[in-house]
Amino acid sequence: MRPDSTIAPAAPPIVRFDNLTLGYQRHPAVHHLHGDIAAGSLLAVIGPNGAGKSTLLKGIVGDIAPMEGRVRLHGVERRNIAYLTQQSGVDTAFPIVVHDFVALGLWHEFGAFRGLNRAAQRRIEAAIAAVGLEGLENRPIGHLSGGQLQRARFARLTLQDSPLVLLDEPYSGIDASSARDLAALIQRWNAEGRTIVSVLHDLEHVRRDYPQTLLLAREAVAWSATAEVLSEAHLARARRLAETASETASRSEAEICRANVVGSEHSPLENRRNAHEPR
Ligand SMILES: Nc1ncnc2c1ncn2[C@@H]1O[C@H](COP(=O)(O)OP(=O)(O)OP(=O)(O)O)[C@@H](O)[C@H]1O
Repeated sequence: MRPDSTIAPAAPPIVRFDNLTLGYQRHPAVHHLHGDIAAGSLLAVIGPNGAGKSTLLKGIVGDIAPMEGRVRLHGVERRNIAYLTQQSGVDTAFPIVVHDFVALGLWHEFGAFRGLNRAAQRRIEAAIAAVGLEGLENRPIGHLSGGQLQRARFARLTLQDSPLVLLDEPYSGIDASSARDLAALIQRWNAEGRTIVSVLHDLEHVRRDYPQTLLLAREAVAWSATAEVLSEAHLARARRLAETASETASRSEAEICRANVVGSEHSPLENRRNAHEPR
């Protein structure tokens, strides 16, 4: 037997982070990230609040540009990535019913369909049925429960038919039965060969469903098999890094406030204005 015949070939990357730094107004939120997300993998992204998890997803879809380094995509175009943002960002006041909301998942095919033909209609109906929302097609999205809305958003993602699915806290604020059904749908997508990247907080769920985990605390604390990543040592290090980052942030905010106060006390402009104020 040839020695290399026993080694399974590594799956090619669908996303590669190349010294990636992402942030806002020149403040980095994710630092110098290197690594590959293998095609077909099921990856959890975990970390304390403010660790940069959502920022990383925004960087992958190109909502924010890298401050340094880059994100390389292989076998998927940026505009075709299926991306579920946090549910809190959904405008439920927008006047649209479930059917049309889900149909938006076909937006990239609308040109080819020139409107919704019968095949498209069947796909929409199947996607609505797959998330258990039959009968609610004509209900405005503002009249759905949190779990129903999340089901509708998953149906829309299904129609996108993307090889890469990014989910930002997919179970946040939904009932247990919706969470179970949507977790099963994610497993099905992965079994179909899609790559799934989910930002999650529930470590039990991560242990149960996600073979690979990236633990972020602005930098990558650990990124490998879930059991290895979720060691007490790694989690403690992530907590320490998050605390240091938030202390640094509050110190620099305090310094800005102090500089403003001191600046206003000694500002020549202020002194001039005071000198001309009527007494
Ligand atoms: N639009 C923004 N403008 C400025 N700073 C931002 C913006 N969005 C996020 N940040 C900051 O970037 C850092 C990372 O935020 P991010 O939302 O990526 O963290 P997270 O790990 O997803 O947190 P959580 O678990 O609380 O959702 C935080 O310090 C946050 O305050």
